[in-house]
Amino acid sequence: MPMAPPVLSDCRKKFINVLPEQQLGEEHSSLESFRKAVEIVPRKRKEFSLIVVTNGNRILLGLKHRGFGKGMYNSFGGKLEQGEDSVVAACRELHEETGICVTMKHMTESKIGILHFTFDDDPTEMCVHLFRVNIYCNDHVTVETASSSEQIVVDPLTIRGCDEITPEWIENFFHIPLHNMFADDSIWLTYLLASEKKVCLDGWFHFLEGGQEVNTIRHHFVDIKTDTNSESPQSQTMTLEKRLFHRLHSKNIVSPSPKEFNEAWAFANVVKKSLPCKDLDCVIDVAGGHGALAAILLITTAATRAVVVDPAQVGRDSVRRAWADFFPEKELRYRHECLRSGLPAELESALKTTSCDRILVVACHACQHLSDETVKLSCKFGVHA
Ligand SMILES: Nc1[nH]c(=O)nc2c1ncn2[C@H]1C[C@H](O)[C@@H](COP(=O)(O)OP(=O)(O)OP(=O)(O)O)O1
Repeated sequence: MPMAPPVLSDCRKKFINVLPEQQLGEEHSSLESFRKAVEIVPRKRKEFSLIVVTNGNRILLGLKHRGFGKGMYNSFGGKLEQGEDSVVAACRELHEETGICVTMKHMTESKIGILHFTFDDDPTEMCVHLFRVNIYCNDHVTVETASSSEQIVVDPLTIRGCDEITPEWIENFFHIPLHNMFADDSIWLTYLLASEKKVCLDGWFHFLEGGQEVNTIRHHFVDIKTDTNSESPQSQTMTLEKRLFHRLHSKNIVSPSPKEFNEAWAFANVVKKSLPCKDLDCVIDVAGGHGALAAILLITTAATRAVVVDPAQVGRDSVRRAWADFFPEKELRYRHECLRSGLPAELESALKTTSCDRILVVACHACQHLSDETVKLSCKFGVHA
C-alpha cells in the first residue's frame, strides 16, 4: 500500500524558526471551504514567478533590500513583464538576482505549482508561479554526481546578488530564517523541503489586513500532489558526508586529511549503530586532535555539546570554523590537556548538568594503552565509551 504523504503541520515541526500557529491562520481541507471562508472575490490579478533554489540540503535565499518584502528573506523572482510567460520571467529574474543561468527547458521542467495570495484590504490577487531548481555546484566532488546532462551545473563563484537582493546559502533546510520570511513560507516551503518525494503544490493564502507589514494569514489551503515514484531533488544530490568533505576541501584544510575524515565518518557510524543516540547530550572525544569525530557526532546526533580533549593543538580550530554552520546552536570546544586529568574533569563537569547515560566518550586512534585508559575512566563514571 502506498504511504500517505506527511501532513503540512508535521513537516513544519522539523524547522526551528517556524512561525507560531496563530500567525498561519486556519487550515482548510478544500478550496471550496477556503473560498467560502475568505468571501472576497479578487477583482484584479498580478502575476509573478518565484524560484526556490536548492543544492542538496542547502537552500539559497535572498535578503531583500528594497521593494516588496524589504528586510526579509525570500526565494528569487519578480513580476512578469509585458509579453513574458512565467518561465521566461523565472529565467530572467533568477539570472538578474543571482547570476544563475537556467535554460528554458530546465525551467519548464522545474515548475512545481502556483501560489495565490489575497488580502483583506486589497482587491488584487497575487498569482505566483512556483519553480524549484536544484543545482549542482561545479567544484570538486560535486561534479562527479552531476554526470547527467539533465542537471543544472553552476559554478558557485558566479553566484552574486544585485542592488535589490543579496543571495545567501543556508546550510541546513531546517534552520532557514522562517521568522524573517513571508508567513506562508512556514506552510508550503517547509512542506516542499521536508518531503522526501517530489512535490507539486497549489497554495491559497488569505492575509489579514495590512498584508506584508502584518504578515499574518487568516485562511489557507494547500493542494499537494506527491509523486511517490520519484525522490525529491535534495535526496538525489550530495550526501551530508560529501558536503562535509567538500567544505574541508574547498577551504584547503589539511587536518583532517581525506583519510582521517573517512575514518572519523566511518567510526561515527559504527558508534551510532551501537548507541541510543536520540537521547545523547554530550560527546567527549579523547585525543581527538582536529575534532572531526566530535563534530560529526554533533552534526549527526541529538548531542548539543562536544569537547575534544587533547594536549596537542591540531588544525588550529579549522574543523569548528569550517563546519560551524552544520551545527548551529550546538557547542564544540577544545580542551588542551592530557587524558588523565582532562577526561575526569570534563566528565565531572558534564555530570553536573546531564545524566551519565546521555554522555558518550569516544577515542579513535591506534594506541592501545590510551584506549584502555579511556574505557577504564569512562566505566568509573558510568558513561558510554
Ligand atoms: N507571500 C509571499 N511568499 C513568498 O514566498 N513569495 C512571495 C510572496 N509574495 C510575493 N512573493 C514573491 C513573488 C515575487 O517573486 C517576489 C516579489 O517580487 P518583486 O515585487 O520584488 O518584483 P520585481 O523584482 O519585479 O520588483 P521590481 O523590480 O522592484 O519591480 O516575491
